[in-house]
Amino acid sequence: MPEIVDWSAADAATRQRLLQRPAQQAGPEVSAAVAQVLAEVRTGGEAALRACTQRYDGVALDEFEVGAAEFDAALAAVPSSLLGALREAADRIAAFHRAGMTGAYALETAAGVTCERIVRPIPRVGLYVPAGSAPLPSTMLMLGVPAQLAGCRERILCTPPRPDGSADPTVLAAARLTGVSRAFKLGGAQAIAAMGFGIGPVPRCDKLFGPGNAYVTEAKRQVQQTGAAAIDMPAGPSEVLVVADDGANPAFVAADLLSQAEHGPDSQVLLLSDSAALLRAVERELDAQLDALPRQAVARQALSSSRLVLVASIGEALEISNAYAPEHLILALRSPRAWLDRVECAGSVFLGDWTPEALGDYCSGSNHVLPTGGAARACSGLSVASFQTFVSVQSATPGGIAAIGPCAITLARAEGLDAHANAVALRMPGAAA
Ligand SMILES: NC(=O)c1ccc[n+]([C@@H]2O[C@H](COP(=O)([O-])OP(=O)(O)OC[C@H]3O[C@@H](n4cnc5c(N)ncnc54)[C@H](O)[C@@H]3O)[C@@H](O)[C@H]2O)c1
Ligand SMILES: N[C@H](CO)Cc1c[nH]c[nH+]1
Ligand SMILES: [Zn+2]
Repeated sequence: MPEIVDWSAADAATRQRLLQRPAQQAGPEVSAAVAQVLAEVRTGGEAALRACTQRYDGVALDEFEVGAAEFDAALAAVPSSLLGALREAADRIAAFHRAGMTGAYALETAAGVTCERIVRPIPRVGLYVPAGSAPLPSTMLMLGVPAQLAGCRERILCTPPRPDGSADPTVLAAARLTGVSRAFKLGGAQAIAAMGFGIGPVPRCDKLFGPGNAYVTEAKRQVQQTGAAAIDMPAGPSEVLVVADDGANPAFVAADLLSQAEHGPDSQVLLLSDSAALLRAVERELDAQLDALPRQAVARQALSSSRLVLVASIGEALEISNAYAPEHLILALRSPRAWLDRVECAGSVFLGDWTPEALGDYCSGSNHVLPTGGAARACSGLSVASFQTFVSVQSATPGGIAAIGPCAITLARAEGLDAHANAVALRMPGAAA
């Protein structure tokens, strides 16, 4: 159980330690293990994918691709109430993401000179849906819906196989719902390598998307470094930071902390409050609620590296939160919207007592694939734009180049780039080359 720590009594080193993420501390061993998997798969091809799947997932697979029969069986196996919930969530996710689609625009920047932005879908995208400790069909929706709205031509799915060699049926149902092109039963770093480099039956993808454990996240980083594929963001083990005041409901706060703790032993949950009484009440609630959780062993492990912190004020809590840059930020405050302006860095914000993070995880409409590990300082969660490129287009008439050519020629000469100046001057009768 996390201890209550008084921020004002902590020295600088302790404060730094309080905000460290367990997943980051595991870095060097994970990096080395991932580098080994990527090298093995790049040289060994499909046979190496087989060996890694046997080693890390304990499954001997001949065929990685999910065939039509497995898709059909999956759809038949998923209860209609669950299919209905997937559809309902997908519709709301689509509505929110469609509203945020940024369009093309054009502007005449000088008489006879037009600049435009056109939008293009990324042709082939690789979508990773985690299934190590629990399959996450909701993640399939969070990836598949915006990829479909963006119009990506090929949408490739990788998800770890189950012990019997099949893929999770609900993940496949969500894949069907979002029009995934091809699906492969591959997990971990080997899946990322397969999509990034194009290994065996898996086509090489232009950009890789999706959350995952520390191995998946590190594999995405390493594949990106080779230049083989772009990635969405570091979306590793889940994090939630709750800022709660004295009026917050301790049972609600504890439930929110546990909902992220149950994701994995390396999840991180933080609670900041200016009320010692609230912190003590949440501690008691955590104890009471944990016993009823099927995944309590995982949650207990996550809680062991988590923190309950007493702060001097809610303002101080928000400063700490901005420094930490959480994936999820819950403001369990009496006037949560009034504090929103103070939020600088967070993947997704949940306002007030009636907005648990679990709603955003599944079906409020926002995306749950969000930056972790402090990446929210500079990265955003997934949107349709993540699956698109924005191409600038310009056109000038003879009058247009006559109007702005002198500016280009002056700047080109200042840079000592005479060929640039010539390319403009040649088109401008009367201008000295
Ligand atoms: N940030 C986000 O947006 C977001 C969203 C959803 C889930 N998540 C996180 O995704 C993670 C999912 O993790 P998971 O483990 O359940 O599923 P996963 O699919 O990410 O990882 C499972 C794979 O990890 C590989 N693996 C396991 N142990 C290994 C080892 N010792 N060496 C090499 N490879 C190994 C295996 O190949 C396995 O297939 C959780 O941490 C969850 O919090 C994050
Ligand atoms: N909380 C996770 C994002 O960090 C997303 C998720 C999927 N299923 C349940 N939760
Ligand atoms: Zn969750």
